Amino acid sequence: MTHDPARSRHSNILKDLFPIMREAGRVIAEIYREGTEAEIKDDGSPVTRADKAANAIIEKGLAAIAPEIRIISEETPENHDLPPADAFFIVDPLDGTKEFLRTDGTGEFTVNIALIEHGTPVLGAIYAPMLDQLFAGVVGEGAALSTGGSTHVIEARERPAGGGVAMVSRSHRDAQTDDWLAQHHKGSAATIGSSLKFCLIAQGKADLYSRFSSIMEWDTAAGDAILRAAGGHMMASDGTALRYGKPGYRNGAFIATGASGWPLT
Ligand SMILES: Nc1ncnc2c1ncn2[C@@H]1O[C@H](COP(=O)(O)O)[C@@H](OP(=O)(O)O)[C@H]1O
Ligand SMILES: [Mg+2]
Repeated sequence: MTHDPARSRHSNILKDLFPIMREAGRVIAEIYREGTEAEIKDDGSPVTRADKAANAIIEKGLAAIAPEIRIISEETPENHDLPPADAFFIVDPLDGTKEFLRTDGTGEFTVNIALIEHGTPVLGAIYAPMLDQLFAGVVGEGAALSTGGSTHVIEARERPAGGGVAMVSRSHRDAQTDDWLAQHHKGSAATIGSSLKFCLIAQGKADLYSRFSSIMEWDTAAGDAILRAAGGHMMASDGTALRYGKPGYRNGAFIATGASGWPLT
């Protein structure tokens, strides 16, 4: 691990993630341009050789920078029955596989890595290779976006008059989420695939992402860390903090918001 004394331990770990994320994204982008087929996993979701290639790069990279920290990855199912450790990396090597398989080129898929400590994401990084966007955050220290060769700080915004923008899944929209939004959200809705929904709120471009359908901890952990690092909020549907290391690493419903938090008024 890097030891820059001017940075916190979490910030040093985060910095070490960037080359791993970029290499995984480079390989994903290469396979995206070539085109590939999907296999269907036991849970019914698609997986491609890009998910697997990115997973191999990330697991090797993390083992090199922090061999003592366990890795829980979507694409390493033999680890999904392991009990949660006090600290673990949680990885989705290719989030938004359905968007990856679309041929209309939205590019709405991401590489996701977060570090969980004592049930809470403390740092996270999300890389969208086709959009040239690398988001990163350390909770309590701040969040940033690197794009076009430069890096700038990002911050979640207060909810605007009129309710602002709610983010919804492109591929997994469900009636319960739509009903909840109809009751609680007065503004507009926008659709995007993958963990980019969290990034839009963290950048102050959207205000709410609530989800009641199944979603896994590796889908939310990096976005959770970046969003909270940017001044936003993430909670279970009862208003308590969303905890990580649950059985099977499966999430319940959650509500993510910008700086205004919850309850939505
Ligand atoms: N029935 C289900 N059970 C668990 N997770 C599901 C699911 N349907 C979708 N997901 C999760 O939702 C993610 C996609 O989110 P979105 O719809 O916001 O783009 C998927 O990520 P992957 O593409 O990494 O598999 C997958 O993990
Ligand atoms: Mg995913």
